[in-house]
Amino acid sequence: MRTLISPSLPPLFSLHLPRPSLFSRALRASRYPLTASAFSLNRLPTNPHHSSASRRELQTEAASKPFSAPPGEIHVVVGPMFSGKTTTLLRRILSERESGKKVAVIKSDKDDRYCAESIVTHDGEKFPCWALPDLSSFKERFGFDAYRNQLDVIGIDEAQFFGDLYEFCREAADKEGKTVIVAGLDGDYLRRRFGSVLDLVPIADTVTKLASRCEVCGNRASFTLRKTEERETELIGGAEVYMPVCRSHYVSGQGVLETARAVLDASSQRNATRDLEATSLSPPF
Ligand SMILES: Nc1ncnc2c1ncn2[C@@H]1O[C@H](COP(=O)(O)OP(=O)(O)O)[C@@H](O)[C@H]1O
Ligand SMILES: Cc1cn([C@H]2C[C@H](O)[C@@H](COP(=O)(O)O)O2)c(=O)[nH]c1=O
Ligand SMILES: [Zn+2]
Repeated sequence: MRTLISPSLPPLFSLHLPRPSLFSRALRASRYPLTASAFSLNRLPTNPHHSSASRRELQTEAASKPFSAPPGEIHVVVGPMFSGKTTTLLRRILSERESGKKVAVIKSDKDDRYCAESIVTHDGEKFPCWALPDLSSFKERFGFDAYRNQLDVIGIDEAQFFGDLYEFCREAADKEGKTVIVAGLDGDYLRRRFGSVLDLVPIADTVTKLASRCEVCGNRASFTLRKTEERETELIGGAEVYMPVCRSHYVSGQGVLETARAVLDASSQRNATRDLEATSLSPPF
């Protein structure tokens, strides 16, 4: 296969370093785009073929180009429930704020377990946040101007509940120069990918998977077991519904729970059939 962008390989044992390709030189030049303050007429290369009028034209054109924001960052923190995702998000947000950055935290309004206006860890630590149905409404709620000019770092908790997570994070980091710190479940109670958290991996700068302690044996827990009969993917709850477990207790626990759910399903099916039969047999008065 022919590679289109890297410099061609130097001959074997050659001491010559490969010259950077035209592509990589162009890329390097565009990494730190010109801004008004960095740009001045004196820095324009003097081309003897340009008259002073055409140099002025060039200057005006370059100065009127839209500024590109500096590149942002995306950091993703995943893991099962009770693994410290919210705690980690909170620590990073506080440390960014201490270093002078302007921060804001968003969580899904679906999760109203503890407090609507704060993210709250399972240990009770709190930080004020925006509880929103989707991420696309954030800029308007925060104020377009304030978002553009005053905000450096955005924390997103319970990221699995946001359908527009990928688009929001990509735009914020690639185009708007924001640092986005995302905390969420990578997998649901059946260990299936949850929402679009995993879609962020290819566009993330760092990805951290945390672990909790297995509630049964105390070993490292990477999965979340649902203790109740419900089967829907989204089911808000805490320790009364979920527990962190290691692999072997996930497998054995899930087996038992699936059997219990099947038994419950069969019995409710039997009850429903009996009720239906009783209704159709009973006289219509
Ligand atoms: N089974 C559990 N039930 C309740 N709290 C737990 C349990 N296991 C751990 N915790 C506590 O939860 C803390 C992590 O909370 P948090 O950061 O909110 O986790 P996450 O956001 O990953 O769910 C741990 O430091 C621990 O003290
Ligand atoms: C496993 C699993 C979890 N949820 C819900 C339960 C909680 O409300 C949140 C996770 O909160 P945490 O900060 O990670 O503790 O997600 C769900 O809806 N479906 C699931 O399968
Ligand atoms: Zn275990």
